[in-house]
Amino acid sequence: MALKAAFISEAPQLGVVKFQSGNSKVVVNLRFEIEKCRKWELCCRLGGLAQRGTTPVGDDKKPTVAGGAESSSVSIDGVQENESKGFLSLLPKPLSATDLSSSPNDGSNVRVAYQGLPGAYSEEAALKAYPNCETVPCDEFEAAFKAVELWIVDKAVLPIENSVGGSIHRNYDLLLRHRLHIVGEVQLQVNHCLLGLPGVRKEELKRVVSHPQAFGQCDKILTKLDVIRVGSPDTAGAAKDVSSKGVRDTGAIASARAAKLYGLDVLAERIQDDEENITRFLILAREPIIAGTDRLYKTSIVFSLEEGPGVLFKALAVFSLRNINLAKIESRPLKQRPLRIVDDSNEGSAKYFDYLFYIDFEASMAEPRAQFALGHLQVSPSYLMDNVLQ
Ligand SMILES: O=C(O)C(=O)C[C@]1(C(=O)O)C=C[C@@H](O)C=C1
Repeated sequence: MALKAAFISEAPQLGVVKFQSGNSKVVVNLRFEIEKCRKWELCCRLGGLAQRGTTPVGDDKKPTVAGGAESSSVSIDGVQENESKGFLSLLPKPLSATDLSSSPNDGSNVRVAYQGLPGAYSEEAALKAYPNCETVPCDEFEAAFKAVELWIVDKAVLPIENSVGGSIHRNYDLLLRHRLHIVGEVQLQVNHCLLGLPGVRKEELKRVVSHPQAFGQCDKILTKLDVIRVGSPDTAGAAKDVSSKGVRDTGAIASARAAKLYGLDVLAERIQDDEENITRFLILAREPIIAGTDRLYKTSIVFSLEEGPGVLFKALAVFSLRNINLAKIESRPLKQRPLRIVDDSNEGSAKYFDYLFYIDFEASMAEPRAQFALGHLQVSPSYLMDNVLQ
């Protein structure tokens, strides 16, 4: 079988309405080697969950207290529970479906890494996903990945695409270099402000510092002001710079929160070209969460294709044949083999890039149609799925 490995993650799907209302969702994901038998691996994971103790529901399946032979007969509700409260409090708490679910909680006791300084939009996204979490700033995206891998933090929240600027390719590439799982996503309305030192007017600005994505999102006002754009690793860092350097003709594009944190004036609000300026962030974790059929899920895969007419069309057909909607398609050059010489003699002028295709589809891996779709993708003779995890 040509398929060697793939990166797969699943997430409860966020409907458009939920995105707009700003709900963040926790998602399920899976990452596994497909080389031998993907279905076996899936069964194993799902079976494992049941064994670890999802709370059975229904009258005939009352949860039991773990930890001892007698305790297994103790019901957690009703008279028996009241009578034996003292005894129960000494026993380990039984696992419940809530304990096992990766649904976003309020984030207490959760440490979340993000790229940038306090006041960055990424920090806002982390707080939207986990309102009471401890946010941990990182100087670059890769540091946030490593912070999760090294158990310094529990999660990372990283931007993956913006409604104006498009995909954040660096994070697509990093997803393959690191063994983290996508466990959720959060969408953030990004309202940019033009900031300056106290008392400065926007017409006095000659330079504006910000993140390149922010420049792309605020092109109109910057062109109108005719200022020099100076790049910065994140918007909050730009605000901090302006504040610490104290140069009156230099402003920053950043959040209103960054203005407060770094003592700057807001010279103009909502300066983005497109009023609906939304950035989608991925929530990454060390462990996947298990896909179910309890709600809508999104699954992410990445693969490469052998070159040939219609191969991508055929690959995508495995989803449309099963009425599975695709939420996002992204392609990235496959860097190990960036050029392909078509002509054996090496004289041919045609050279092709090989690509990795990232696809988000709206189905759960617990659904047979998703399993069949990936099975179909896997056995199709026209595909070469490279070992993208290496
Ligand atoms: O610079 C920040 O504040 C960030 O959080 C980064 C970032 C990005 O990389 O897209 C996030 C949201 C906005 O789209 C602009 C910048």
